[in-house]
Amino acid sequence: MKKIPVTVLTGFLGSGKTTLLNRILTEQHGKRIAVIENEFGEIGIDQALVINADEEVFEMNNGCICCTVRGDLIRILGSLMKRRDKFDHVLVETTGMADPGPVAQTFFVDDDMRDLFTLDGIVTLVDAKHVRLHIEDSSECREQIAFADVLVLNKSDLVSPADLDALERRVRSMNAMARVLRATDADVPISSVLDVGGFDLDRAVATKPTFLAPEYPFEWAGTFDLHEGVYDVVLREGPDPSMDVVVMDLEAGERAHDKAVAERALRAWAHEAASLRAGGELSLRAAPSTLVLYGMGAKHFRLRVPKAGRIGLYTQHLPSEFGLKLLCGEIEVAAVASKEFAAGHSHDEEVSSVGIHLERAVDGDRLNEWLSKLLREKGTDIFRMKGILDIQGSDKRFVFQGVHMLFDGREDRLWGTERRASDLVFIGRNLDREELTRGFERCLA
Ligand SMILES: Nc1nc2c(ncn2[C@@H]2O[C@H](COP(=O)(O)OP(=O)(O)OP(=O)(O)O)[C@@H](O)[C@H]2O)c(=O)[nH]1
Repeated sequence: MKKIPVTVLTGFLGSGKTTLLNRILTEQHGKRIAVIENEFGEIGIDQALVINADEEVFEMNNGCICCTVRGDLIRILGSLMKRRDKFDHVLVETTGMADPGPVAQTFFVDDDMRDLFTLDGIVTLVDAKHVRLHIEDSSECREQIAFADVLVLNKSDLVSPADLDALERRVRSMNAMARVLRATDADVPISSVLDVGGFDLDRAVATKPTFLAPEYPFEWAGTFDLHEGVYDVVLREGPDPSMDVVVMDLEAGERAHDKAVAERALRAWAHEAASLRAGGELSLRAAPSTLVLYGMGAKHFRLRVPKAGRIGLYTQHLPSEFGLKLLCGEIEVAAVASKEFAAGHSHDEEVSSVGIHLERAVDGDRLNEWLSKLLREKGTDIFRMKGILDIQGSDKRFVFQGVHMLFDGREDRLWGTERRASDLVFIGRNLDREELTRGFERCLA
């Protein structure tokens, strides 16, 4: 069967990915496109901003954007394959905060994915006006540019031609191979971004030698040979007050850290975690358990092994950080094999999101005043704002968008039977949730 081409759309927060996506979805190009959205922010707003595409948009889990992205993506692509006859191209819009590496990696590292899909290209939107604010201090922003097959210098209406030329020289120095296009409102020919003819893996590996080193959401995998019976998993609060683990059955001869087995664990990790308090029973299942470790002292969890055999234990952090032990009665059971997986990336801990959901209408004037003041004072730290608002006195949804100091809003479709509410998401540095919530609440009508 012919492999399905996948286009990955990346670009820093607010660079114009959704604008391009909407253009692609509304233009007549004869392709049926399945869209996967990976958004950063606590309230899913992006999906609501994608037009005419209710049925085709799949949303990935929120949360950690780099560690879990591959597992989530495999899960969604797997379910898409059940509707194989409904589409002929897949578009993945990554969050503006994401390094596109792990997304691209999915189509090379995982055997099933490699057989079914082919990465057609990485298209990176560059916000010509704001990119200079991020290029130095965001490695994600630089990697998005470095891995691109097509670079779209968007928002060219907001900068002078000389600035645009300088930007083009800058991005070319970071990526000499990509095709560079200039655009306003992402108005590039669709043929220049879809079916571009193949992501260049050799170049990606040359740019980043660890490109194909799989990233996992767990830092450690241990293999244990166990008898039938009940074991005791003991650990205490480490650097985090909880830790996710997956315990899986293995076949004889398999080791938890073998690539094919670790990929199985990665898929298990993409399922919803069940929270488990001390004293609870850990089961062998293809989903993570969140061990709750708040408070002083060691916490015990039971592990029931129904049949003698081999198991794999995967831990989100290193067991040594949590004093983790597996006990059979009083005796500690040693792993027959184990491996640490170093995270190939670091997290930009400083950037976070605050989502506010109010089931009330807001006063347009008061909102405008508050946001203007907020941006005057905090505009460099607030990278992105998005909202869908219920404005008093209007029957239509009001869509609000902000990128740094620039913001605009417009009326959207009628609310109709949809439940009216006001949702606002901020993404940025040093965000004060309480203050933002109080400010928003003061705008209620
Ligand atoms: N002036 C100007 N505004 C643009 C252009 N392209 C997009 N915008 C606006 O910039 C804002 C952000 O655009 P989006 O397409 O939502 O950006 P995005 O990359 O999807 O944003 P995130 O998903 O939050 O990272 C919106 O208000 C757009 O209307 C452009 O070329 N010129």
